[in-house]
Amino acid sequence: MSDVWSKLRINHRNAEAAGRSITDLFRAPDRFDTFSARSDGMLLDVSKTGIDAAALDLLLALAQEADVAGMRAAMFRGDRINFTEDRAVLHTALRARETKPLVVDGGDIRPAIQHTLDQMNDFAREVRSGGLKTAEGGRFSDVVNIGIGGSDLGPAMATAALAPYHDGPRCHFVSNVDGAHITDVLRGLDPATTLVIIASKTFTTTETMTNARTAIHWLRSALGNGATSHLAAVSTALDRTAELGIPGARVFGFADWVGGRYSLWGPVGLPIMLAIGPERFREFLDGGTAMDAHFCTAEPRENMPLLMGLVGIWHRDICGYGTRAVLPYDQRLARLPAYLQQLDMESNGKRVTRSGEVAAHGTGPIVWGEAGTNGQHAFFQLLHQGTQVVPAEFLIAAEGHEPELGAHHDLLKANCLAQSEALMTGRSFDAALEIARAAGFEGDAARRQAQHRTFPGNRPSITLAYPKLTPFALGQIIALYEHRVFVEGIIWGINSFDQWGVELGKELANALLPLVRDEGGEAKNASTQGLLDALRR
Ligand SMILES: O=P(O)(O)OC[C@H]1O[C@H](O)[C@H](O)[C@@H](O)[C@@H]1O
Repeated sequence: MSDVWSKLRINHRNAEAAGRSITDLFRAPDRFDTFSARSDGMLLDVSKTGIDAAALDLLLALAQEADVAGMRAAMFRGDRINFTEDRAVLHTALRARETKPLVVDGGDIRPAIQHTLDQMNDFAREVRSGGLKTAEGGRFSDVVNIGIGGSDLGPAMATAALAPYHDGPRCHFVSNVDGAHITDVLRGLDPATTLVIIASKTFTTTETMTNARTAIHWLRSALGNGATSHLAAVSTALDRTAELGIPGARVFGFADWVGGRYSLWGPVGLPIMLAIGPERFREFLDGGTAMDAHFCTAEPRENMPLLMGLVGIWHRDICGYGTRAVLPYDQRLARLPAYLQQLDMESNGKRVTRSGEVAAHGTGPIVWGEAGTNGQHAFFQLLHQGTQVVPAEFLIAAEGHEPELGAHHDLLKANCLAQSEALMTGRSFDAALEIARAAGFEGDAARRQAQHRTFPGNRPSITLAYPKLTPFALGQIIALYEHRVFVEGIIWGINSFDQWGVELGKELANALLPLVRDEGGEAKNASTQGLLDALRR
């Protein structure tokens, strides 16, 4: 642990010992200006945290010590920073307009990216215009995307987020191997007008292959050989897509330098493009690119992904908070917490550092959340008065898409601002006592009531404010979170781009399948055996 880490700990300890609260930090008249950053109409406010000027200097020094800037350059130029898989990390190239050659393995990757994007654009235009016919010569009304993890969460979240821009076929998503999922999605859909996209980076994922076979059977039962014209695939494993009988012209490829959870910018984003059209999809990519440019060029103190990452480090390692809540005050971002759970926890839920040692500090926190205002009526009680502090991350648009509804968006904004303020300022015992007395309680009864009505406050939050949830803004938001995860991963010294931790469970599931099917064998422990017995049909 470097000197900077110890200085940060001392800073935090001293502030605690002095009883200094977040509210106290607002005595500095420039608190908000110094602790907020802007990029292309978007504002990130980190002023409602316990980070003071000295702590910010130290956190910036930490970023420098970890060479965040150097690693950032290495990522963008295609170095193999995913060192356990010996791969470059270039999802940023999928969204770039740049044409200057970007060389990976001796070849410029730009032409292939453009080719695939053109192929997607053509396909989407044809499907949306009705030029691409169904087996019966009609128009596709619905699209079912079959994928899981990175091949599901990104496109599902983004498609829902951009509902006001939908002017293409309806998009549905099937991910779970639980047959209930595909059954419930296909029920009500007509195979004669449904396009099925099978999305899997590896094309080996059990859930997706199982659901794909079920969907193909559903199409074939209705359309016979015509089913083929209702299928498309997205993958890096083009040979495997052929095995499943998907025509080559309907296969959209990408390369292994795109991580699954970073893949919605390319062909995995096809459902988004089908829903909103190629032009809007380009705006989405441009939002991501704008955030890339900001990340690469903005001064450290003005750099949103950097600041957000440093806030994350502060909360996780210096304050010791184990989780963070993502609270989009934007119903259409209701799937953002689930999407970020993969982006963040699969990227930074690691315990071994680049040097092969077990990390001496905390790494990725637990990410969870729910759209506001719904969360307020569920778990906000714990955020305000529970025994653990949960840093909160609010997202809010200046403008909704439904101005004709009057009060709704103003209420949404007022609630969002009220929550971050309530978390920070709390309510003192004396104020609570007054309220209890006004409610008719006296003496000890009033004091007892006041205990329960006191809010400790001093609970940190950050707020991301954007003009409106447009395709461009969504692109900015996602890229911001991607780079935040990157910044944290670099400072923690871990590899944010592999996911070995998901392997063991998959292996054991394969080993347990014969036991579940009663084909012989014995469980490795009495608990699993007991459960197998109980689950025997
Ligand atoms: O796209 P696929 O190859 O089917 O992978 C789908 C998902 O499966 C794995 O379990 C990985 O942990 C995820 O990172 C990935 O997104």
